[in-house]
Amino acid sequence: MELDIDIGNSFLKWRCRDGADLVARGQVATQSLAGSLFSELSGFALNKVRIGSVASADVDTEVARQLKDGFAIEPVFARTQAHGAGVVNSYAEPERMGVDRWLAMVAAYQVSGGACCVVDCGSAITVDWVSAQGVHQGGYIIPGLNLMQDALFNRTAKVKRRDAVVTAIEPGINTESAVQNGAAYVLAALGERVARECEVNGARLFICGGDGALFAELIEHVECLQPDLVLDGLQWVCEG
Ligand SMILES: Nc1ncnc2c1ncn2[C@@H]1O[C@H](COP(=O)(O)OP(=O)(O)OP(=O)(O)O)[C@@H](O)[C@H]1O
Ligand SMILES: CC(C)(CO)[C@@H](O)C(=O)NCCC(=O)O
Ligand SMILES: [K+]
Repeated sequence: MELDIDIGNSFLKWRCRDGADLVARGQVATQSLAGSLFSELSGFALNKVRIGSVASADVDTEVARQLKDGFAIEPVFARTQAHGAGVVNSYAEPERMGVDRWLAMVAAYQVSGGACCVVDCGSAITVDWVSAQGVHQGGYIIPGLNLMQDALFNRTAKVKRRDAVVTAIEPGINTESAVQNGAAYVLAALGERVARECEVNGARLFICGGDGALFAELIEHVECLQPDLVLDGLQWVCEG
C-alpha cells in the first residue's frame, strides 16, 4: 500500500492506495498535527510513503516521526527539479519553487501532453503556465481568499472580522459581505483572465486547492477541477 501526502500551509491532505484502489483519505489542519495523523491506517503495511511539503521543517519532522513510530517507514520527500517528467523549470534556482507548484505542473502536463495552466487556490493562489513543449513559462503567487481578507482585518482600523457570511459575487451591503465578496470578485476576475488566456494559447486549464471548487464555479469551468493534482504529481517526481 502506498501513502501520498501533500502538506500545505493550511492543511495536510493524504491519500492511501492499494494499486489503483483508494483505501482511505484524510485532511487535517497543519497547525494541529500532534496526535495520531493516520489512525485509519493503523495495522496496515505501508510499502511507500511520498510527501510534497511547503510547510516548516518542524512540521515535516513531526510527520516523519509519526510515520516511523506507527509504520516503521521512512517517507520520501519530493523536491522541485530543474527538469523532470517532461517539464522544464523556469527558475534558475528550482529549489526555491514550492514543490506543490512543481508537482501540480508535472501532473497536469502528464495528463494534457500539451500546453496547460495550473491554478492552485490554497492559502496562496498560484498560477503556472506550461508550454506545449513542457517548458514552464513562469507563474504568479497571489494571496489566497483568507489571506486577502486577513490583510484587511490586520492593516485597517475599521474593517473588523465578525461572523463569516456566505461567499457571493454581488457587491457587499455591509463590511463582512463587502470584504468577503471582494475576495471572491478578485478570484472571479483572475479566473476570467486565465480562462481567456487559456483559450488564446490553446492551453488546458487545471484547477486545484481548498478554494478550487469555488473558483471553478465562479468561472463556470467545473470540468477543470482536479482536486488531487498535487498528490498525483508525487508518483512522477519521486520516481521519475
Ligand atoms: N473548511 C475550511 N477551513 C479553512 N479553509 C478552507 C476550508 N474550506 C476551504 N478553505 C480554503 O482553503 C484554503 C486552503 O486550501 P488548501 O488546503 O489547498 O491550502 P494549502 O495547500 O494548505 O495552502 P498552500 O499550499 O497555499 O500553502 C484556505 O485558505 C481557505 O480559503
Ligand atoms: C506559494 C506557496 C505558499 C503555495 O503553496 C508555495 O508554493 C511556496 O511556499 N512557494 C515558495 C516560493 C515559490 O514558489 O517561488
Ligand atoms: K497546496
